[in-house]
Amino acid sequence: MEFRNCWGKINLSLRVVGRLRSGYHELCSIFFKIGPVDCLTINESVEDNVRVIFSRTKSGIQGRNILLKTLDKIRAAGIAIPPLDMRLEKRVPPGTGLGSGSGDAAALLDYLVSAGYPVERFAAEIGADVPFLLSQAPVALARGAGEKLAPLQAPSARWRVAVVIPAWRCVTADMFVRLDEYFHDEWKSTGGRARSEACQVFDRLVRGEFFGLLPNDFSDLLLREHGEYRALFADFYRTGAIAWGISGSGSSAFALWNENDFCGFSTTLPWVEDVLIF
Ligand SMILES: C[C@](O)(CO)[C@H](O)COP(=O)(O)OP(=O)(O)OC[C@H]1O[C@@H](n2ccc(N)nc2=O)[C@H](O)[C@@H]1O
Ligand SMILES: Nc1ncnc2c1ncn2[C@@H]1O[C@H](COP(=O)(O)OP(=O)(O)OP(=O)(O)O)[C@@H](O)[C@H]1O
Repeated sequence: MEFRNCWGKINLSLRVVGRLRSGYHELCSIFFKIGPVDCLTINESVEDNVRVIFSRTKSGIQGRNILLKTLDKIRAAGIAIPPLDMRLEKRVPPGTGLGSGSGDAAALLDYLVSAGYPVERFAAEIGADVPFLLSQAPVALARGAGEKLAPLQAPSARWRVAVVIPAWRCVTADMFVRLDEYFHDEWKSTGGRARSEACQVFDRLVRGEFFGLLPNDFSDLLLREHGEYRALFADFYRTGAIAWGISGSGSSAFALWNENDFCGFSTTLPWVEDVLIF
């Protein structure tokens, strides 16, 4: 029996700067690992199977589990992986912009690599966040579709993070379609501007300076639709957070506190489904 921790991510900045030939959007983002969020147990077996247990929220997985899709892809390339029985204990639901499925796929790839299968190259095909979640980097500047990574140096005990999971979910592909309709391919930032903005954001956070609302091109859409986030952001401000924002294409929101100023975070907002502290 093998155990793997599965990591999630938040985006400390997220700009869409163009379109790639693949149809994917070209991103400039700071990915920051959170977790471990899920736990994967793997046994060799007679047939593939995944049992999913959501430990904190009432959620479900739509369609085929990303773990099975990962095995399909690798086997289709001619690598003979034996049948696996997998148990997945999930704290983070899908559709929350936290790389929930990507972190599980990264944990499976990590197991397969340690078992001697050369499968790292499949990471980017499985999901835009998988290369980062498979990497050792705790923080990275991500470009391309999210797979071009430049690790950033972060003082490990600098921040405490609260991730707030609302009652609503966002489907990443749908959110990109809505972003296209909103921006009409006239993106707010060029690659160069987004990169220098991301570096400035990161430098200020590393110095522990106040920033407030972090850049994310999906924020306008989500804040228009769910004014509820504003009350949460006011709670973050009141409790001394230095920065907050939306993660990925939503739906979760998060905040960062300097370690020494953090006295815990909880909220009574009725639409909040869960709060995770890291
Ligand atoms: C938006 C982010 O949360 C930022 O961290 C992630 O890049 C999303 O990563 P992910 O959920 O792993 O995304 P994938 O599963 O690869 O893609 C889901 C869908 O989102 C869209 N997608 C995703 C990433 C990207 N750079 N451009 C896109 O247009 C595509 O329509 C794709 O079919
Ligand atoms: N093991 C898994 N964990 C989570 N989602 C999974 C899993 N397997 C399949 N899925 C499906 O993948 C999709 C993940 O949704 P989505 O891409 O919006 O993820 P997310 O958690 O919001 O992360 P991201 O930040 O990568 O966008 C959902 O449709 C979900 O049902």
